[in-house]
Amino acid sequence: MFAARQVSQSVFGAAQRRAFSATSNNLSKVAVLGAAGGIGQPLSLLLKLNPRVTELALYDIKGAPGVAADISHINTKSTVKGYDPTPEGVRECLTGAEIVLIPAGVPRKPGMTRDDLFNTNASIVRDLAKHAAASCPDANILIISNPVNSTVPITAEVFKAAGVYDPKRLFGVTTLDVVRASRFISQLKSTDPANENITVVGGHSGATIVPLLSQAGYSLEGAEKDEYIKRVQFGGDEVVQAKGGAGSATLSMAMAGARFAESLLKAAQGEKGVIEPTYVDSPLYKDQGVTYFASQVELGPNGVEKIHPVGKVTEFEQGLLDVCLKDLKTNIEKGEKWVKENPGN
Ligand SMILES: NC(=O)c1ccc[n+]([C@@H]2O[C@H](COP(=O)([O-])OP(=O)(O)OC[C@H]3O[C@@H](n4cnc5c(N)ncnc54)[C@H](O)[C@@H]3O)[C@@H](O)[C@H]2O)c1
Ligand SMILES: O=C(O)C[C@H](O)C(=O)O
Repeated sequence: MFAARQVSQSVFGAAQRRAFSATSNNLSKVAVLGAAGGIGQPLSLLLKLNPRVTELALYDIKGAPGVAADISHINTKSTVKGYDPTPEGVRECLTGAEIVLIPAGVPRKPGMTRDDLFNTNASIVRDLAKHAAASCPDANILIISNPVNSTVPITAEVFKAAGVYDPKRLFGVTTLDVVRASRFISQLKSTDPANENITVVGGHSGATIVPLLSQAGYSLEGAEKDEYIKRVQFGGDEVVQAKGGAGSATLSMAMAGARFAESLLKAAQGEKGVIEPTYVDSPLYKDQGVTYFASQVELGPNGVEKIHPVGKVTEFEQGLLDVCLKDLKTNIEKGEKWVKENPGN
């Protein structure tokens, strides 16, 4: 059998473990809301293997105590607890959390867009955001539930209404787009994907996902370029189709979510120069009415440290960005309008 120490040693390298032991006094409670789902379970597993996490708190409307009991047998130091689906349960789960990951909600089926999930997921995210605003207003909130372009503004409005909004602490998780863009170029160029880090900006759906290949020194042409862009923008659909109605990306998303949480923990524990692309309250295109935008973001002890500008792009990439901004504005306004009209209880 593969011992947990071996797993954590292979997932987390020697340098990382050394860095961690230098900061091992840090206590980091990480909460997962939607922990019994397709993403929630492998994400919780990866967080249990992360030596930076000291307490793992799992919540779901069903099954969280079972997932917690299972994961808690893994021989890493962190404690794990699954909470009952009650107001007290979610409150206890969130109290003291430094990071809250939210993959709660329904996934797509073939033929659906992420926006088709809005009617169901908007209220799930709104209600969980209310709990977070009340129980852990200073936590970093990581939104995975789709449509991310709209669920992040919904969360922001809930925190604003509660008087606890800190734009530095709210993140739409777009890491999977970067993971895909990097993997797909490595397949075309026969390079090691571990050495690829393609910047992806914009948002997290179709045309709002804009990979900036030129910034990595790549220039694709013709059909190869079109196919690459389409694959990055519609990589999620590839998985939805392949799963044939059984959901969307879960395992790759768990890896991406765990990577983003790890980056935040590293930054919180004093590591400098930690940069991840993420969808945040951003000044970059506010003059065009686009108030949230994903670009490279430097993370620090207080969440967002510095939002990097998009940088130099080709004329072709600028064309993609123009389409992205138009769609994003619509997605953001939809979320903000809905939550104003549906403030919940
Ligand atoms: N950001 C991204 O890159 C990305 C990638 C993949 C999937 N997603 C999105 O993540 C979401 C979850 O996907 P999944 O495959 O894990 O779905 P899933 O149906 O397998 O799991 C969702 C879980 O959320 C739980 N849940 C529902 N309502 C809840 C509530 N009010 N409180 C707590 N838990 C609740 C369900 O019980 C379930 O266990 C979907 O919206 C999907 O579109 C986002
Ligand atoms: O495609 C989806 O619906 C899930 C997710 O957003 C993804 O990019 O895989």
